Amino acid sequence: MDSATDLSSNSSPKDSMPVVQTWNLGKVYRTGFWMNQKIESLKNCSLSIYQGETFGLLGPNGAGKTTLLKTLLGITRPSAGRAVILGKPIGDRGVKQRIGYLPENAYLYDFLTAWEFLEFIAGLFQIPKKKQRQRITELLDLVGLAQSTARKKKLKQYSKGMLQRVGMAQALINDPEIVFLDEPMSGLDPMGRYRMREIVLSLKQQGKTIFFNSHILSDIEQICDRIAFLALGELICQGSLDELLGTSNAYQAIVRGGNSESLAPWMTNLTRENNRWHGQLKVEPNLFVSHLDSTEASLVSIHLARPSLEEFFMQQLRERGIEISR
Ligand SMILES: Nc1ncnc2c1ncn2[C@@H]1O[C@H](COP(=O)(O)OP(=O)(O)OP(=O)(O)O)[C@@H](O)[C@H]1O
Repeated sequence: MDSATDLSSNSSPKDSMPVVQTWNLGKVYRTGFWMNQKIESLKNCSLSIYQGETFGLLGPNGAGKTTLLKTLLGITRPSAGRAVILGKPIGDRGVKQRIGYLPENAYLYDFLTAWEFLEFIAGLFQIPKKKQRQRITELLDLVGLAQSTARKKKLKQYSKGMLQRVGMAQALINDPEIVFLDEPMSGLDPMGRYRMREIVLSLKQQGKTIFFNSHILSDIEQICDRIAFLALGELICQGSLDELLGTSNAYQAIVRGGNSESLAPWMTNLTRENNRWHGQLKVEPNLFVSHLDSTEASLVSIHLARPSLEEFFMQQLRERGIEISR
């Protein structure tokens, strides 16, 4: 069993198969002049990604997200454990034809136009010339780039957001079943991030499986079906948002007045801040409100107790004594 808390085991997407599965995957980089320094970038990493889901891998800088992705793609070799993609061991050539990859800071050839670059990539996948035109047109449509711009403008003249869209088009040229995206929103302005989110959602609608690396919690929260947290190379938990954050039937109340004895029958985990009592309701909000008089308190607010992904994430790191460098 892996060290991560796998909260998804009882509720994995029932109708689909894992398309990516890893068992105790590990990676140690050797560095230094004599290659005698070891960096353990990945430890005992076991996870499953199911067909058609958008899976978000979340973690602070240096957590090992890119290492895990590169290991899955066969770009770097694992030092321990094993993994299969689409039923084949990592590195399998046939599988490479069926997956797409958008690297973090992808290098695209400056002196080509987007059209020429996509033709080049299509050629690498041996897509017949006749089909290339249709495929590139479809992809430019999907990522929101005008054909006229794509045919005329050299990539060195593109903005970061436009380059990222060309990068996305190249990742999709072979109509992949699984798309691996390494920090696809990084460095984009709000409009660029919005566009990228829309593209990912349209891929999801086409039934593609998406593996998404990010340290931007709001992107993950909006897009992903399931999430895994990686910190210092270890998967510390994985599951759906509901499984990780809890389904929202617990309520947190804030009241003014009253005292710990009068509130105790109704609220638990009572704390006092700024002359107000904070606590979790033991009963339905309606029942509490209708008995408020008996507590001698007045109501300030009631809200769902579910933490945000950010609060959850920070708590997970604190519990493990992991500090995030700013
Ligand atoms: N080729 C390499 N040689 C040596 N160390 C490496 C190599 N690649 C990554 N590392 C180290 O492995 C650790 C994990 O790096 P990785 O890039 O996988 O993290 P990350 O979560 O993707 O970070 P970021 O969010 O900053 O991209 C870091 O300590 C990094 O310095």
